[in-house]
Amino acid sequence: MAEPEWESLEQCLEKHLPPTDLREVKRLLYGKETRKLDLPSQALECAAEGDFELQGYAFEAAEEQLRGPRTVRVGLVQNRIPLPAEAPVAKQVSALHRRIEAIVEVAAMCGVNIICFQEAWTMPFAFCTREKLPWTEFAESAEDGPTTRFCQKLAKKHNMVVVSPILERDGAHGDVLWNTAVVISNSGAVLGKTRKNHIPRVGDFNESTYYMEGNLGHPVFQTQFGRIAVNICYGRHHPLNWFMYSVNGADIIFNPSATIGALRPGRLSAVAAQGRASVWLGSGNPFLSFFSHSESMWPIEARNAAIANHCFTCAINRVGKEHFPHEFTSGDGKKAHKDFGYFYGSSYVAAPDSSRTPGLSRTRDGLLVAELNLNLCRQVNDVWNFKMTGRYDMYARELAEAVQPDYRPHIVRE
Ligand SMILES: NC(=O)NCCC(=O)O
Repeated sequence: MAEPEWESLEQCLEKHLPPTDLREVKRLLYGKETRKLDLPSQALECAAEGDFELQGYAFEAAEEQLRGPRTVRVGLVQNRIPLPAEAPVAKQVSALHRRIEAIVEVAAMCGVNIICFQEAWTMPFAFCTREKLPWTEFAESAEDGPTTRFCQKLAKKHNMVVVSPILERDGAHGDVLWNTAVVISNSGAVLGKTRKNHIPRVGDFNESTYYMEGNLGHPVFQTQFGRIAVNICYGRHHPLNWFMYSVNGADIIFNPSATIGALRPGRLSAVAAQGRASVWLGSGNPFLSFFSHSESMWPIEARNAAIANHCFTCAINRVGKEHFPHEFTSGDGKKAHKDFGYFYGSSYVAAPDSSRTPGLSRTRDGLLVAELNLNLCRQVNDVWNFKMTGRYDMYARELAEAVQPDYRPHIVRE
């Protein structure tokens, strides 16, 4: 498996494929080519100075007679933690605020209307440790915590909708924690919040130690720039989760994430196990190597969701390796360790017509700007008709039966 220094799939293809092959490969991997945006030189300079990647693409739609184009620019931010996880909590939060503030400045120069940060963006992804302190101290009120107030200022200053995924402490309900995304309107008002519906129980993602599955359903937020929803990280493996946001009318579904290439770093052996597959070197559980490749799922899931639901999806992942003060185990028979990751970045935007942008780097902080013409959603819907041909009443009826304790699967036998 590639280590962090392998920059990106796109760079590899560009480097090794002759132009005609490259065109065909891109056609299949990325769909119809997205136009490169001409971003302001000041923005490109600031990004270079700030040491983050800046890329921009546009998705176009056919002209309509009765509706003008519904154009919106979204910004996806991926970043590493600027201070080590051992640093004092307040210093880490403040360093992240400063980092994001600089990136949002550039997003504003690029005309971004809606920006979304990565999952739990104000902290290291410390849930792997299963320790409570100091990590739970990163939790804040979604309504008026310091990060929400910070984002409100950004939103107002830049006339930008801000999607801010944080660790929430819910003071109104017994101080419990949630994995939450706060949606702040471009007016600066808190429009609402949504919570992660699916909590992973895989690899080092020990999030169930900290919070429960979200209880707010599938809200869609009407913003000045379009209807948006937030499907947080692990929810991307659940097609019905995407689907429910689409049922509620989302034009754009953000997927702020934190995921790593293998769910525990290791080295693949070329040795085949009884000619069937490779195994991990060492004494670890060989089965993990069969099932733990988040990175090969990454380009497919959000893209498929955009196609299946006639909407845009924005997949965002953090970058870098995170080290923690105390060792933790991965429950795989291997030695305890202090590191988590690496997080492979590769944030991208996918469209209902199966096209997608190239991904940001696997290793660097970055801002991806995408211009979407939301008219594309209905145009593709009218051609492919998934909403019309979906048998929702039949699924609803059958699912309602299938979740009953006395259900017997409908298997026809001889
Ligand atoms: N943050 C999170 O839910 N990660 C789980 C692993 C994955 O979904 O790739």
